[in-house]
Amino acid sequence: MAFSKLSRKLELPQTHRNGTGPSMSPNLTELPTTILETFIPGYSLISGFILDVFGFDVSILVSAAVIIFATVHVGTYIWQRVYSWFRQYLMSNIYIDDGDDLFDSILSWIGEQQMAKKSRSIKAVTRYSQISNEDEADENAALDEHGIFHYGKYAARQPPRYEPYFGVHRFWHKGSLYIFDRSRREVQSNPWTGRGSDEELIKLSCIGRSTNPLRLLLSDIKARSLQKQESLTNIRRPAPKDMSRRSGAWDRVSSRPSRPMETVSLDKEQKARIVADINEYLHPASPRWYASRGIPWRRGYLFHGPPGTGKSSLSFALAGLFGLDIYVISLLEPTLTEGDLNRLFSNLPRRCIVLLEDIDTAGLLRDEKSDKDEDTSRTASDDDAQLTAKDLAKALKTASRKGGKTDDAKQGISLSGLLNAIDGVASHEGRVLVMTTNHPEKLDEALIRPGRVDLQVQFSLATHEQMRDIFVRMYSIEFDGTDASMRSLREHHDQGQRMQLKDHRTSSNSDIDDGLTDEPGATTAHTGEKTSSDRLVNGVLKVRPSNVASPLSAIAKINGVIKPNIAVSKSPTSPITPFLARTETEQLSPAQLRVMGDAFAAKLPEDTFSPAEVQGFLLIRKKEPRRALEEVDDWRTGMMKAKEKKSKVVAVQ
Ligand SMILES: Nc1ncnc2c1ncn2[C@@H]1O[C@H](COP(=O)(O)OP(=O)(O)OP(=O)(O)O)[C@@H](O)[C@H]1O
Repeated sequence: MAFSKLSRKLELPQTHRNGTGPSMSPNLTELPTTILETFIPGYSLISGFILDVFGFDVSILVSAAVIIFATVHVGTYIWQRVYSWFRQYLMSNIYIDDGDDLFDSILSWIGEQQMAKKSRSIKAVTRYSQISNEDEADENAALDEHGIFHYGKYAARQPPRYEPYFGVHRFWHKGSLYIFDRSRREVQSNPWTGRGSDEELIKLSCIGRSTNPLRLLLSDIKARSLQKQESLTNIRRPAPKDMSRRSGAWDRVSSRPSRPMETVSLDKEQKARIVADINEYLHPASPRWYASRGIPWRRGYLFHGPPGTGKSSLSFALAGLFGLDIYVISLLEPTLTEGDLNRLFSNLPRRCIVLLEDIDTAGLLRDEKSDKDEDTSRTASDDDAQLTAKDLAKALKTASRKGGKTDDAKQGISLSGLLNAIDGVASHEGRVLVMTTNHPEKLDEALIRPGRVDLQVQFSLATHEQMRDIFVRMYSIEFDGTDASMRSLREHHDQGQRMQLKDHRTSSNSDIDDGLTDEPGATTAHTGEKTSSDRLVNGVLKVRPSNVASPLSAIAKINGVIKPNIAVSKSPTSPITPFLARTETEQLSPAQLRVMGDAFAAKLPEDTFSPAEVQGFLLIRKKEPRRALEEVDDWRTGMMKAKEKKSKVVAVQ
């Protein structure tokens, strides 16, 4: 044995078996007593005692254990040194932090790989408030004996989502080995709030001194993620400042199925005009065209009209059509400073839609300084931007409400601050700015002068054609539950969950209604005849569809042809049973729906109700077109009375 030979050559002293003195060891499996003593104090006494009492020599066992222990430790140390050297000099890394969209895409992609499926250490994520796997749960299993839908039960059936846990995971992709390392680090706490927060980081590594394989992998992941998102519109809002991230960052707060343009009921020609205008602006050749003529490459739109006429809906539909993300800023956000606003505008991507909603209610005041500022300096204002006396008083009031923090005194957006953000030198080129308002007459003319607002689009109360369209779309079963965009949303639920789990200070302002949530489905494209009432006056686009004839007589043809299909609740004895009967949408052909839609529209006066009001009426009867047709007269009378009295509460719904 090699150890024995070595031992003899070295003439190591014999283990002290009986505690009387050193002697030569017959082989190396027995380490000298002095060495064992350093590992196990009092070893000679213990081993002597065991030998005397049990007649058993433990030196061989103890020596073997010590040798194994030492070998493992030395081996581990050498391996770590070699591996760290290898990683440092022979591997390439790419880091992705959790503020980047790629972070979610990678997690989602990795979660689908064999490595994550086989891994014995994965993270399970579940939130009942998320839509996530709703479709995988059996709808009927969540109904109780009275037919009441119990969301708790329903959500409990949804499987959790799994993703790789913190630590190192290895996987193969297209023949190459990659290392995925997910870690978390605590970031410095905010000096004002005293709160710290965690940030996550992904490190992707590959063997070799070039990052090319990693870049290719990330391109693959990004392409796949974009493909999934094709029919989704990302909505972003300013990232919370107290997350120790610099102000001016944007967070993706949700991804929603893109709203098809057909579902926004406006005159086709006018819609086409807006679409063509944005399309021309977004064209890759446009930046050069603008630059060569010295015109800033920016485009602004003002959507104005009464509430609920489709201003936000059109903005979202345009974002979906052009595959743009939508960046929503609320100027009413109390902690938003002019410096933040500038940084937010300068952090926009090359092409996107910025939505400034209800610009008139933002309480912007035209300060004396803004007149001078507007024409002279276009320098990027920062936190020290000048405030008017009124603004300052307002800001101080806010500050005193919040405990008098000095920083708050600088908050609040003045008109000059907003103008600087919109078209100051720091402002980004390439964005589409959409401002919406119910009161265009209240706006300062500086805000809507050409260059800042290039096209004004007026939205009016519902016309007959709009009401007919809304009716047809409401009862069209063509897209019930099979909308491709909904499918895509489900596929993408993982990312949605992650985004919504993020603590978002601005979520309190997420009152934005993109008209997607209550949308029953996409409508069939209708033949949009040219309307006589559309006009473009002084750059103001008047959106007003033409009237439609009302073939009331045609209803007789379809009356009684199709019977509604009622699904009866399981317990006929329950007192609430009659109210719980689930109605299936009547199966009406597109032609029948159109005729009914025309009849419905003919019962309502034009320019009186907003599309949102009409939609609200239909939603209460969302599967009963015949009932809607029967009850619309009463509703109209009730609504007209309420409008006459300027009452906000209506008797008939
Ligand atoms: N022209 C329209 N076509 C289709 N749906 C519409 C239209 N106008 C309004 N709606 C519906 O009414 C609801 C509210 O619409 P939206 O938020 O776009 O109105 P708005 O003009 O932006 O209102 P506000 O001025 O109050 O913000 C949405 O659910 C939307 O689907």
